[in-house]
Amino acid sequence: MSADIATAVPHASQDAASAAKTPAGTGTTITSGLLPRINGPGDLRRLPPGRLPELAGEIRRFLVDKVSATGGHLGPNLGAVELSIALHRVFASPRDAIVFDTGHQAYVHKILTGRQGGFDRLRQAGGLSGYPSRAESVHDLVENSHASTALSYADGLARAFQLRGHTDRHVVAVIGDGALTGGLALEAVNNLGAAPGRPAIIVLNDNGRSYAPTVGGLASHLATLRRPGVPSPRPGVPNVFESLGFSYLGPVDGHDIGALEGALRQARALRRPVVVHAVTVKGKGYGPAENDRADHMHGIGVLDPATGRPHDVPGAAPPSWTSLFADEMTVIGAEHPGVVAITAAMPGPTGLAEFATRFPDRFFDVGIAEQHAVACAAGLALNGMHPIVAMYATFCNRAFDQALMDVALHRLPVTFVLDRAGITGPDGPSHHGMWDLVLLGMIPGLRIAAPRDATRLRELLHEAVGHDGGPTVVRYPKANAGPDIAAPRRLGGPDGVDVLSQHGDQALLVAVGPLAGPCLAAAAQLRHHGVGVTVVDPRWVAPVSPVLVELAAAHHLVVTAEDGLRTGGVGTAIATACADAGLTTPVRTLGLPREFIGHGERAHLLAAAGLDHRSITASVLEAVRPGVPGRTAPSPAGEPRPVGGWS
Ligand SMILES: Cc1ncc(C[n+]2csc(CCOP(=O)(O)OP(=O)(O)O)c2C)c(N)n1
Ligand SMILES: CC(=O)[C@@H](O)[C@H](O)COP(=O)(O)O
Ligand SMILES: [Mg+2]
Repeated sequence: MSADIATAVPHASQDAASAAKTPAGTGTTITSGLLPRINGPGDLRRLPPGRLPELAGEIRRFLVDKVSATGGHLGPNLGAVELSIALHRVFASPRDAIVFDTGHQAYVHKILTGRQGGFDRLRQAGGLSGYPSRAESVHDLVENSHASTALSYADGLARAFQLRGHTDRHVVAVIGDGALTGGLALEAVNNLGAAPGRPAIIVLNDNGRSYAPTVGGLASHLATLRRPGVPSPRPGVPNVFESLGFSYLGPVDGHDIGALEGALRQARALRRPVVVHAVTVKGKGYGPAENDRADHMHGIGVLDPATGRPHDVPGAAPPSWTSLFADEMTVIGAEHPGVVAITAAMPGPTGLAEFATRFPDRFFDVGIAEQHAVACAAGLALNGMHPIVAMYATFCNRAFDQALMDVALHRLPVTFVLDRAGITGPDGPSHHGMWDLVLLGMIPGLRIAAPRDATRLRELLHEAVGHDGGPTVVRYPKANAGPDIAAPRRLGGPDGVDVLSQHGDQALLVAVGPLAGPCLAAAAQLRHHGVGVTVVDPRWVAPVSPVLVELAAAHHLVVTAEDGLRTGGVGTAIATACADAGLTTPVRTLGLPREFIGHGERAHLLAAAGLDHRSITASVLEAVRPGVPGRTAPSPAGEPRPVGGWS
């Protein structure tokens, strides 16, 4: 195993020998060709240039073979093959710092830094992360997969190199054209360009797309620059990068290793802020990806590499929450002419593509710019529209201040639809949407709904769109919606609390969203233990419904279950409301730990957090009869008491 890692970037605790450690896996080793000889960047640098196209071909075959078997970001990595090879031939990672923006395009970087064996368990629990991971390698720096941060890291890394006198070490940030539309990236550009004495190298991986073609004035400008031999929009007129203090090298063919190496060596020698504009093709070299009109196979599930299509699975899959939202948005669009829809460069993944087709004048893609999306929504709402901002829950984190101070402070009717809320699974810690219930739950005047099934999703979307007294949120996970769960009763009026089952007063089980299913299953198990519980679904989980406090008063215990942080979310709010009402009913909150949860299967991660029905049963039993799990005993109150007027 070659270990040419001279001086690890300070954070690494590993030695070089473990630098290329790959998680234990059943990785099949590559036994022929050049790839088996590449165990680190040093091996790559010893390859004769004439063999590099051959290596690139092997890497492409490796990517298609492995990622089609596990799922992952195939298109972005096929587009970054030559770029990654050139980067590791010109710069000496980890002595030089190479940062990947978003990190979804870092598979080739991992292949070249000794982790080929981990790809059989890519994005699986205990397996290789789909993003850079400092636990995997000293070559990995940034694990956060939220876009548009790499240039800020580069600025910080460069300042630290300067302060520590490491003027012979380089900082290279690889950023996509999509990520460059993020406000944070532009804040960093403003700083990097103003520091001629603090060189950082921006490698712009420009394939013209995020998922869909990248939008905005910057995208148009880049399209002009991409034309061969056109380094500026008009002869003699500096391009945006030169105007902001950078040297500009490009456009460079992002699939010509020699040209890339030449430009990177030139950039390295300049010793000043410089942008290397590499023009690439997302999905390069694999027909099904290059020809994928939707998103060039940006992210794929398991598929047949020969056809690029998913394997035939008998029977129709139940609808995903995303597809249910997509369908209802076309209904809402037709019924509510004041409704407009906003996406941050993810029309397809958030389910807005059909709405965009049907109502093109009322659909806005603002680029990977969630903060702008929300503040723009505030502007739209100020002027009489009802915006629906659809994004992944985790990406809403960065727009918190806009939700708080631009939307809620003005009590504006903006609806946030948060997909991937709760545990997502294979994308790991920076993608689990586990923060929204706490973050948004603290916003005055903002209402949060969590549908338990398709019918409630449709109901709650319409209720949200019909609410014009302030912001609303509808949140659901990365999953297929289960079968409808009927409610025998609804307490507290049309937007009240659904009573799903009622078999006693020993515990009130409050289910948030799709956890209604596991909670009902737990209630059935608890009845076998002689424990009678009531299961309710608040539907609107924030602010706390007074009906929940009344129900709590009629039970010996309250247990809440949410696919979000266990503390500070819905359960905590219910406990506070009960205490404020002078109740002494104990409240036990079930939810996710205040930790960064790794990648894995959603169901497994939920179970590990105690949110599957078995764990919920055990939690209730433990709370009802501490220390004696599972024993059947009469209810402490004898027969279930008839409770306040609704038994
Ligand atoms: C803040 C944030 N918003 C949205 C996403 C989802 N996302 C992941 S990759 C991607 C597109 C990135 O486009 P680009 O930077 O051009 O990279 P490419 O995939 O084209 O190589 C998006 C929108 C994200 N990771 N972070
Ligand atoms: C890198 C990124 O942020 C997205 O591509 C994300 O991985 C998509 O997640 P889903 O696969 O859940 O749509
Ligand atoms: Mg792109």
